[in-house]
Amino acid sequence: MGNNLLDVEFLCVGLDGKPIIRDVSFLLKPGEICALIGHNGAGKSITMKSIMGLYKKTTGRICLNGFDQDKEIMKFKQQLTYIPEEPMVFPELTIRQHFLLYSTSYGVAENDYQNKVDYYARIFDLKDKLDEFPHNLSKGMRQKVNVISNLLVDTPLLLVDEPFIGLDIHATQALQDELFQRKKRGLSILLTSHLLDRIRELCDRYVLLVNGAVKETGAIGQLKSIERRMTHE
Ligand SMILES: Nc1ncnc2c1ncn2[C@@H]1O[C@H](COP(=O)(O)OP(=O)(O)OP(=O)(O)O)[C@@H](O)[C@H]1O
Repeated sequence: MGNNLLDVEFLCVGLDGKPIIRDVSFLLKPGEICALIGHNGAGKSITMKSIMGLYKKTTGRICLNGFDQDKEIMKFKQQLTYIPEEPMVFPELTIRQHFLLYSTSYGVAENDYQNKVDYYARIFDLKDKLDEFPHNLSKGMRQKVNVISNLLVDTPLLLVDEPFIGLDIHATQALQDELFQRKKRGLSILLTSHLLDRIRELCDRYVLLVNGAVKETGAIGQLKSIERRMTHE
């Protein structure tokens, strides 16, 4: 795998008997932020979910930090966390219990845990909600619970599907700052977004998907040509 963190090779995924993801290959280096971009239905979320193991590959290979998804699934899974597009919360757990669940699952150190919860609850303005249950929160607040749960753990790869949808301006900026901080710590991020201005600010590289296949990859400096392509595809 050389010095790549993530190596997706010839990924194919079919759903309902139809090919959805077709021979998708791309690489991600440590400390890189890469955007998966493309039109609605291009296959961004399904690609992300198959890296996460939520959709089964038809063929292909996914290696993360040296672990093959097909051979060492437990070690593979410990290398990544995932912020889905729609908030995924447990109705019977308080917000604080969500944070504890994620932190214990990924082995966050005891003395880091409380400091991190205090810090993220403050910057995402959830301090007063820690002992509430999800049904008492707005959708944006539930999204913040997902965001914080994943930021608490420093996995080598963070997958983020449309992270800024539903977050207010303050939370959007806070998340962007935190993603930058992760990058500085050498951690990698794969994100999807339609917000090209955010992508321009955040990302090092892009992978453009069209109809489930990689149309092109490149440095984010080529965004002008991406914008032209995306409006003409
Ligand atoms: N559960 C499913 N069963 C069958 N087909 C699906 C399923 N989920 C998604 N698809 C199809 O897979 C294709 C890719 O969907 P995907 O959600 O990956 O798109 P996307 O690029 O993330 O789009 P968007 O920008 O709208 O979020 C679409 O044609 C969609 O209709």
